[in-house]
Amino acid sequence: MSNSFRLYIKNAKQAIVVCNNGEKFLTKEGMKNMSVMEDCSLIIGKDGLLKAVGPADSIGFQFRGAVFEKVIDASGMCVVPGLIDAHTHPVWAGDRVHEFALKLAGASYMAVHQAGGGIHYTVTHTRRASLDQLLHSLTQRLTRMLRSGTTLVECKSGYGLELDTELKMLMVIEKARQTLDIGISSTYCGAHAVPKGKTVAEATEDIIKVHLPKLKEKMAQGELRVDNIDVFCEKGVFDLDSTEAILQAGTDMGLQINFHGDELHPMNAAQLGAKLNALAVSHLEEVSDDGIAAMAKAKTSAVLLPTTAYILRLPQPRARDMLDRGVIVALGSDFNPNAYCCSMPMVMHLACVNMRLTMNEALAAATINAAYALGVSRSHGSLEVGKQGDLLIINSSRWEHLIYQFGGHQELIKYVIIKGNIVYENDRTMDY
Ligand SMILES: N=CN[C@@H](CCC(=O)O)C(=O)O
Ligand SMILES: [Zn+2]
Repeated sequence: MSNSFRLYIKNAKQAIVVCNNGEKFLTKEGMKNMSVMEDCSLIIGKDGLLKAVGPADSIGFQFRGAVFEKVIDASGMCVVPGLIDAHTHPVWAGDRVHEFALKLAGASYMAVHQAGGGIHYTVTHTRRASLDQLLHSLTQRLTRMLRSGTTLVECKSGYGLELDTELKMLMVIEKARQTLDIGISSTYCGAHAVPKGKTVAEATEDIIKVHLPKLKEKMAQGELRVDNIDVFCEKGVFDLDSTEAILQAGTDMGLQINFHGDELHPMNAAQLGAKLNALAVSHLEEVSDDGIAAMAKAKTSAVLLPTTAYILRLPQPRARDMLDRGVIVALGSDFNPNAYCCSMPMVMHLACVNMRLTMNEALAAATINAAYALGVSRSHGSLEVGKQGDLLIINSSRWEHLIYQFGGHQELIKYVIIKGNIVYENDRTMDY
C-alpha cells in the first residue's frame, strides 16, 4: 500500500461521521443515534477517498512515517460531511424580486403563475439567454453554495419547456460539472410547467416523443449526462396521469425518479412515487397519511424544502409524522427565482424550527439521506472509509453551531474539502 496521501486532518474536537456501517439512509432511530467521534483524525488518499477515520492517537501511530501533501491541524474544530442539496433550480435568467413584493402583499404562488408570471416569466428570460450567460450565473450561484458548505448539489433544467432551451440548460449543467469542484447530479425537468399555447396532453406528448428520445441520443453519444427525471405534479400543471406517463418514460431510459409532488394541493403524488419506485418526491406539504405510509414502505425518500413553505407561507410538511412512520427524510434548498437561498445551514435551521427536526435529524437529512435521494449514498453522505473525501471543517468546538447560528455559516466554515482537496479556505472565521 502506498505511504503517500493527499490530506491529513488531525486532532479534530469532533468528527460527525453520521453513520459507520455502510447504511444507505437513516430513519428516525438512526438519525437520533447519529455517529459522533471525539478527538479524531482523518486521512484522504490521492484518489480522493477516505482512508482512515478514527481516534487521533491511533491514526497518528498507524500513519507515522507516511507522507502527506497537506496537513490541517483541526484542534478545537469540528469535521462534518460535505452538505448535499437534493433539490435546486439554479440555471435561469431574469430574477423575480418584483414578484417577491407581490407575494409579500398577499398574492399566492399560483395566482402569480396563472397570470403569466412565476415559472413563465423565468422561461421567457431563460430562452433568450445565451449558454455563456447561463453558465456564468450558474457558476456564481454554485460558488455561493459551495462556500456555504454544499459539496454535492442536484441541478434541474425546467425553464425552457421546449427542446432547445431544455438542452441548453442541461448542457450548461454539464459544463459546470466538468469545470467546477462542486459535485452535480443533473435532472431533466422539462415538465416544470405547461408551455403557453399547449395543453397538458400536447406537452406530455412533446416530452415523451421529442424531448426524451433526443436526450437519450445525446446521453448515448456522451454529450450529456443526466441522472434524474422530474415533473411538477400539481393542480393546473401536470396531473397524476401525465406525470406517471412522463416519469415512466424517463425510468425506461434509465433515469432516476425524483419529482415535485403534493405541494399546493393533495395529488396522491406520494403514492405514485411509491408505485414507480421513485428515489424521491419533493415538497409534500399536502401529503396524505396514505401517501406517507406508501413512501415508507417503498423507501421513497421525502425531500423537504423549508425555504418554500417559509417564503410562500404554506403549511409546513409533516416531517414528524413522516419520521414517526419510517419515511427517509432528506433536505434541499429549492434554490430558484422564487426561493433565493444558497445555504444548506440555513435550510437545516429552518427545518429544525419550522418542521421540528432535531439538529441530528437535520444533519442526517442534509447528508446521508440527501445522498440516498440522489442515488449516491454508496459514495457520499457520511465520513466512512472508502467514501469520497468531501467534508467541512468548522471553527467551533461543537458541530451544532453550524445550525444554531442562523446565517453564521459564513464565519464558521473554515474549509470546504472535496475529494481531499481544499476548494475553499475562509480567512474570516470567528470562533464565537
Ligand atoms: N414548485 C415548482 N418548482 C419550484 C419553483 C420554481 C419557480 O417558481 O421558478 C419549487 O420547487 O419551488
Ligand atoms: Zn423545485
